[in-house]
Amino acid sequence: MQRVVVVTGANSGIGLALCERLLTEDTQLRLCLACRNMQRAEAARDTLLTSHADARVDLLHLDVGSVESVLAAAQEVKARYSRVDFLYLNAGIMPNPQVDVKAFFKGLFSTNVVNMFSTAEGILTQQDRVNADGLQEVFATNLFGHFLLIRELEPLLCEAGHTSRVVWTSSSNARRSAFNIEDLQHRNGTEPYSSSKYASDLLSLALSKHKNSQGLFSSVICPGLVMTNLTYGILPSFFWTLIMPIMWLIRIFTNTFTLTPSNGAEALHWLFLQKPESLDPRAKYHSLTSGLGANYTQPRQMDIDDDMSEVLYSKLLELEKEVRRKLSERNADDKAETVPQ
Ligand SMILES: NC(=O)C1=CN([C@@H]2O[C@H](COP(=O)(O)OP(=O)(O)OC[C@H]3O[C@@H](n4cnc5c(N)ncnc54)[C@H](OP(=O)(O)O)[C@@H]3O)[C@@H](O)[C@H]2O)C=CC1
Ligand SMILES: CC(C)=CCC[C@@H](C)[C@H]1CC[C@H]2C3=C(CC[C@]12C)[C@@]1(C)CCC(=O)C[C@@H]1CC3
Repeated sequence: MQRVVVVTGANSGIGLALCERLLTEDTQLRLCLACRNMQRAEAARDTLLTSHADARVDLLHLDVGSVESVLAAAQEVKARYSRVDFLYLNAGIMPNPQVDVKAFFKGLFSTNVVNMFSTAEGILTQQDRVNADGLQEVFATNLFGHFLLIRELEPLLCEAGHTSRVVWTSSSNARRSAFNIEDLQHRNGTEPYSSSKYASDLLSLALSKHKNSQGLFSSVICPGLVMTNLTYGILPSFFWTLIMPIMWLIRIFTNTFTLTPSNGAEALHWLFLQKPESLDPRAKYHSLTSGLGANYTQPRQMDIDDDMSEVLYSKLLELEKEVRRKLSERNADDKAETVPQ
């Protein structure tokens, strides 16, 4: 049977590499690249069609950081497909990243060095901003837009007699201490990325609890450290060129330096092949690469608790209501303005 797979942020990095791998796995796939930039989306489709000439690759305009765009994209998905088998929630941003050089060198000579290189704990901050919907941009893009997309696609994801999957691209940078349930959007902190990724871990567990009975299964992955536009944006390009040999050297000692997008997509691909009932909703599935370059997937228990995950879920439902109310008020105002007096 032809499976329908939707991938957000599919035009570059891990998302594009996943598409490539999925098309190699299943030639019958109906793959939908959900991207905010249609020019880049078309370039990605051309790349995919070069190696898979007969593949069915659709494009969908989706800016996951805009409520209006998510609602319009979901309508389009419902018009095009009768169900969605896999929804990969992969789009993500890390705006204005800053590496704390002093903390980095301190960490380099401490016992925490391995943890620092695999999670960036204590050395990475970002500067966030408020978007046009009045939401914090990182929260809106990495978490809330995806939540809204799931909510809108529930009729296609929760079909009787059929299982569907959502898969979140989380991160080893997801940390409980960066997340505050009283400040979901991370308005008052300097680690919005870490907070949004931790929130996706919590949300995935809540989705599993609430939706498994309706055939929807949610999982979380960590791609490791991958060289993509997102990582290249963290340091000046000459610095990356300079340290690249060191990165490949470090890879011999740590399996989390997956480095290439294709390696990073390992766990996303692996999940595609698993029976959903066999998966652990409390585990994060890590893409890992051995020193000799062999890829594998390993589940690791997440540092999450049920109560917090439930509270987050109900807060997101509340926020969804508020956002929808604001949007319909805005639309009503716009209509009133265009009616001739
Ligand atoms: N690289 C790494 O080491 C790690 C990455 N991750 C996660 O992996 C995911 C993929 O990132 P990666 O491949 O590394 O980086 P890329 O920057 O290459 O990919 C990010 C993708 O998300 C898209 N995107 C960003 N904002 C939006 C938006 N508002 N609406 C729709 N699409 C959007 C980008 O589109 P556009 O081209 O238009 O910007 C791009 O296609 C992210 O969620 C990231 O947090 C997690 C852990 C480690
Ligand atoms: C010598 C050398 C390798 C220096 C690089 C230091 C840092 C720039 C990296 C150390 C750990 C890295 C890391 C990420 C970005 C780059 C580092 C901070 C991520 C935060 C990228 C995005 C993620 O989601 C997780 C990564 C964890 C590790």
